[in-house]
Amino acid sequence: MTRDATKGAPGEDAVGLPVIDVGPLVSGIGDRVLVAAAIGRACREHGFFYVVGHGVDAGLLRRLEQLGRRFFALPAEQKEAIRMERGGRAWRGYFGVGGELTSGRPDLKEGLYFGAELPEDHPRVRAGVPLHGKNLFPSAVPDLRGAVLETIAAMTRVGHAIMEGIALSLGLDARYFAERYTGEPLVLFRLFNYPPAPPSAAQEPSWGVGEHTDYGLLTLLWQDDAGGLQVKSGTRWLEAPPIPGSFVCNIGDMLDRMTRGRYRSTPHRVVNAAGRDRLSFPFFFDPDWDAEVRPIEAFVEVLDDHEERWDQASVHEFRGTYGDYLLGKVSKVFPELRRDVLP
Ligand SMILES: O=C(O)CCC(=O)C(=O)O
Ligand SMILES: [Fe+2]
Repeated sequence: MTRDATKGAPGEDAVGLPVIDVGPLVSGIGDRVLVAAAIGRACREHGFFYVVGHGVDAGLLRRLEQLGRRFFALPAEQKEAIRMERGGRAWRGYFGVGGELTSGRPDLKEGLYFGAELPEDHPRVRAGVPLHGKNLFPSAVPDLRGAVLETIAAMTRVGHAIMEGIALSLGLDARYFAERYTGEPLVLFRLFNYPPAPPSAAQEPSWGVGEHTDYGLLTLLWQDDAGGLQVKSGTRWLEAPPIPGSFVCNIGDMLDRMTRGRYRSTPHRVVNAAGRDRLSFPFFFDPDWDAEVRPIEAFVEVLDDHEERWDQASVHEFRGTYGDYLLGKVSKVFPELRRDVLP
């Protein structure tokens, strides 16, 4: 069922993040209770694990990698033709290196943002709900559209399946999250390209992404073979090296909130020390925009860690919908978009 990805950060003991075969959750064949127990253990111990047996076609991911590389290799003006400012409230499109400030400082990465492809006459688009709308696709790489939309659909299925495992691992009905929060999940998908980090004279490396936690329920991340993702487990930073055919899965702030701190959203960061570009594709599986995310009834005591958190913010104190929570975060990481995105 599980094996260890044994590789600690340099100079540390080899400490493994578990590798979990989620096949039984995805296909319905096999023992999903055992898988759920492995997921539960991983969530309690690390908040991070690798996922295999996810059923997302390897050929599709290879194609997406090639198309992604082709996009990022385009001349700047062709990438800028679909820059994020053009995506308006839908919050889609391209931003260049330094355009996103994940932990208050510019990240050493460029990215292309996607989400569910919604037509102009969709009620939420007509109502001007932020983060809902059409994607911006590059005309110079026409096949990217199909590959991205196919990947979003496939990863959405995996997201639902893992959330069933998480529900079972918490002693809840498998449909607990689907019935309350993810009937219509908010899904966001990004292609990132990290240029090589310059050798740093100072002690602080040039972060591809600074330390942060993710905002929603689950993140599934495809990464190429460059490495550089680091995960905080307790007080230690562990490497999460690439494992071919896997996604890295981590839990976000909303699951932390629902479990009152039992499943922590684990801080992570990226430094690309490979000396060449690093490509990664994170997929965010989040609650419906209008959902008010509440603690699970069975958990009474709050295990609050906000004083140790990277942003000193408490995920437990927030009041409002997931959309409100997300907008608060987005406006910090893309300050120049605030005017377009905030209602
Ligand atoms: O690119 C990566 O490996 C991680 C990206 C990430 O943490 C994020 O986008 O939230
Ligand atoms: Fe992240």
